[in-house]
Amino acid sequence: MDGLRLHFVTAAAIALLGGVYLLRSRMVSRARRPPGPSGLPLLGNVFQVPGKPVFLIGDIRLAKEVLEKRSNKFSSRPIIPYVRYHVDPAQVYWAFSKQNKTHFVARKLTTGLMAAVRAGETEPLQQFEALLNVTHLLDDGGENWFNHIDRVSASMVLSAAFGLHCPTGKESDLKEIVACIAEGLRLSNPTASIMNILPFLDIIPGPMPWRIQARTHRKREDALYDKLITRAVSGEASGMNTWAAAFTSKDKPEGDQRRLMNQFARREIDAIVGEDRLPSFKDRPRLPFVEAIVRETLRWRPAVRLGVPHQSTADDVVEYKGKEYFIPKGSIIYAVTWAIEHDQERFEDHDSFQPDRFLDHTNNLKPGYETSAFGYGRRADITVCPGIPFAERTLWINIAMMLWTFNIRRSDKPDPKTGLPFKYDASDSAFSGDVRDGIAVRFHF
Ligand code: HEM
Repeated sequence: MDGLRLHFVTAAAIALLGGVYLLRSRMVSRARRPPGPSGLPLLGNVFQVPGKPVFLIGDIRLAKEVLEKRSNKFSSRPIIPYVRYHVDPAQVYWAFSKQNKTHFVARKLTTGLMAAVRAGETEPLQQFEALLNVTHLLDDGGENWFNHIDRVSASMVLSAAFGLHCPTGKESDLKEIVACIAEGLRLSNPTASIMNILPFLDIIPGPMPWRIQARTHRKREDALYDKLITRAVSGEASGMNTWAAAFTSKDKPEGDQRRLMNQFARREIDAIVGEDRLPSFKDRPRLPFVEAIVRETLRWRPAVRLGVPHQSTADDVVEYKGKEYFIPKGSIIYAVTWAIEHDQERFEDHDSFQPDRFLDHTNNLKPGYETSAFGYGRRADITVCPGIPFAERTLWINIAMMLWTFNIRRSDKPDPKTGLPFKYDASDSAFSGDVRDGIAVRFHF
């Protein structure tokens, strides 16, 4: 009974302390509140980012003005206390850290890698992986397409970075990496821990649950990366060149397996690539429709929908539609990719997948392409997403290879959920890996 009472007393004390803390942070933030929705009663905007004004940008011009032209003031990252002090005290998650020494070194290393990517050194490896992907899709009739796409994207990055090729998707290292990334992302979410809301609780000593959770994750992640780096450095794992050799000896899929997604892409690939060979990066400049599909994919369902938060390091005033807005130092700024890429003033029928919106009347790419899919600005003086050269090559070769091989269309089997013919599904469930008993898109040969 005494124990129970003690729990109540502790809980009440924590609640009281918490109340005082929240009230304090609301009073501090009210002095310079930016325009925006009012907060929740009592808690204010505490569940967003305690005490910091948050700006959401949904207009490409404004995003460029603030995050690119003024990137010297708007390129820091907000601190998530639980990540900074528990999950990642050494700041190895440099993409989410401020521009410190680790960030600088990591960016330098990545820039070096990307120079090799730009020079085409990873292309054979990427082409080999894309070919393996279509053979997996062919093998099971596309039944597990979500897993195959997952595999190919992970294996491409891991082969290039650590020489860790994952041909089946069932490799234990791959599973461990995916699980670690998922756990890292879960713990990096601002709502993942009470530490982000009531950081004063950290004065409680001992093995508190948030400490145990963070330490367990750190140990697991450190062990994993030690192993990957040791393998890569020892040469135990095969590097890019081995995959280049493997690719050149790989059999081609049979010509009659080759079908194409739609009239435009088929005609284009037919004319340029033909039936006797696979598409390769050399074809890229002559396949504008495939390029348009890459662009429309990045626009229609951007991978990072909300964008990655930036933090300002100085006060500034921004003008938008004739009004001036004060952005105090320390503000959190999101350029919301989804809103920007679905801006109805820029994209007619914005939720339809229409690659030809990027083509002119002669079916060539329109000039002046801009995307927010990779974020904005510069960190350590380099374009913020350093992975762009690798990412856009990965997308291109996979799309080209799948278009060359398959005829992608709506299934003529009934939808297992409704028993009716498949309908175009614009919702995200069409892309969910959780759909088990039937998939909305099937491949036909
Ligand atoms: C389609 C694939 C990809 C998409 C959509 C994407 C998107 C993004 C976005 C939106 C950001 C945040 C930009 C900002 O702060 O405004 C970012 C940053 C970053 N990306 Fe990518 N990315 C992709 C692929 C890659 C790849 C393959 C790499 C591997 C090298 C990579 C490495 C990074 C890193 C390290 C950062 C943080 C850089 C920093 O904060 O200094 N990305 N990416």
